[in-house]
Amino acid sequence: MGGSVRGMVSGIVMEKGSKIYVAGHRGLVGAALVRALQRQGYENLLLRTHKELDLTRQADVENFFQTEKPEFVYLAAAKVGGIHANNTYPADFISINLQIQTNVIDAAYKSGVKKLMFLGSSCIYPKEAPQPIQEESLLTGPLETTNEWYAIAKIAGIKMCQAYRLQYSFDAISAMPTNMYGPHDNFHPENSHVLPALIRRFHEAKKANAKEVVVWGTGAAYREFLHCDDLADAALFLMKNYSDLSHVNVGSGKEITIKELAELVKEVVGFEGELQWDSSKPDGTIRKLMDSSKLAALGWESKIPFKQGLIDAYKWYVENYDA
Ligand SMILES: NC(=O)C1=CN([C@@H]2O[C@H](COP(=O)(O)OP(=O)(O)OC[C@H]3O[C@@H](n4cnc5c(N)ncnc54)[C@H](OP(=O)(O)O)[C@@H]3O)[C@@H](O)[C@H]2O)C=CC1
Ligand SMILES: C[C@H]1O[C@H](OP(=O)(O)OP(=O)(O)OC[C@H]2O[C@@H](n3cnc4c(=O)[nH]c(N)nc43)[C@H](O)[C@@H]2O)[C@@H](O)[C@@H](O)C1=O
Repeated sequence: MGGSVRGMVSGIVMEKGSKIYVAGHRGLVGAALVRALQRQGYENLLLRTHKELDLTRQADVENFFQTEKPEFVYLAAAKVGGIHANNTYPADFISINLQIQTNVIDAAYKSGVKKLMFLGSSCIYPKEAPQPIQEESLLTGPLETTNEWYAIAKIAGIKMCQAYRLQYSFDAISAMPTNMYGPHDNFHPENSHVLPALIRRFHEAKKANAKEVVVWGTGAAYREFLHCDDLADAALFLMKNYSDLSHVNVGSGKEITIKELAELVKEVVGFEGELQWDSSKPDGTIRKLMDSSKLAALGWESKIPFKQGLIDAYKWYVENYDA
């Protein structure tokens, strides 16, 4: 690809005083992005709660961008949930995500945003993709059915960034994070992802002196976990150092089975009962380890050790949900 924006580095620099809009700043990733930006001295942050600005409302989004004129955008607002939520609310996952990302990317381009980062997910890749999964595996085979609606929306988001780069030279990049966890996660008993769900279930079982905890599926599926502070660090790194068509995988490179995860959460929480596996619940994709060597070649690697991140996430849960 030729041209400064289509090519590797656009020369657009995020200054300490740049106006930066973090969409979804109260979520797991958005809150981590705000912490990382503030830690690095970026103080001119533009933040709106869902109540203040519903990103599915196109006219409101256009008005917001034209009025506020942010220079940089992190798009971390989305309809997000675990395997059960994805499987139960397919219409919400495809329609809300398509609306949010279409409104934000288009309004950002039209209002003169200098650079935007879209966040996808490792579920964009085919269910049977060769492991570890390279960026090039996108659109090479059928998707995992439990989250194909969300995945289709995320694929459309990547393609929209690419199309706006090609047609309008808009500097939109996409990062594909693996399964994440950390402070400000969603701890809903049914709709959350596995790690916060297990933290809550084991903690409540410990307090109730329960004899067993039910864990979904067979425990045989593998997942790769990344702390949200690592993701935020990578997102700042990419905003400063990457400008190209292809999306970029962001993972830790380490995977564990759900059975191993459940044993580890049990240990960290201090629950002393038994595990009961509910195999009527889906396992989802059996394995989705991402190949993050492209990001490593640019000079970034994850830093937070999994067990330490898990201990910290449990501490955050206790302090914020159990006070
Ligand atoms: N969590 C994970 O494991 C992974 C997440 N990702 C991606 O990272 C990004 C952030 O995810 P995460 O932080 O976990 O999600 P969260 O659910 O924690 O946060 C999402 C945020 O988006 C906001 N939001 C949702 N709908 C709207 C709307 N219509 N208008 C305005 N704001 C809205 C939410 O506000 P409110 O709660 O008030 O609705 C919330 O603050 C998403 O794009 C997600 O797909 C990718 C891979 C894994
Ligand atoms: C990030 C990614 O996250 C989602 O995909 P997922 O990786 O399948 O997400 P999950 O965290 O919900 O499950 C991981 C594994 O864990 C098992 N599992 C056990 N017990 C519980 C449990 O109690 N809750 C949940 N949710 N899962 C459980 C569960 O059966 C599965 O085998 C996408 O929909 C989409 O959002 C996406 O992109």
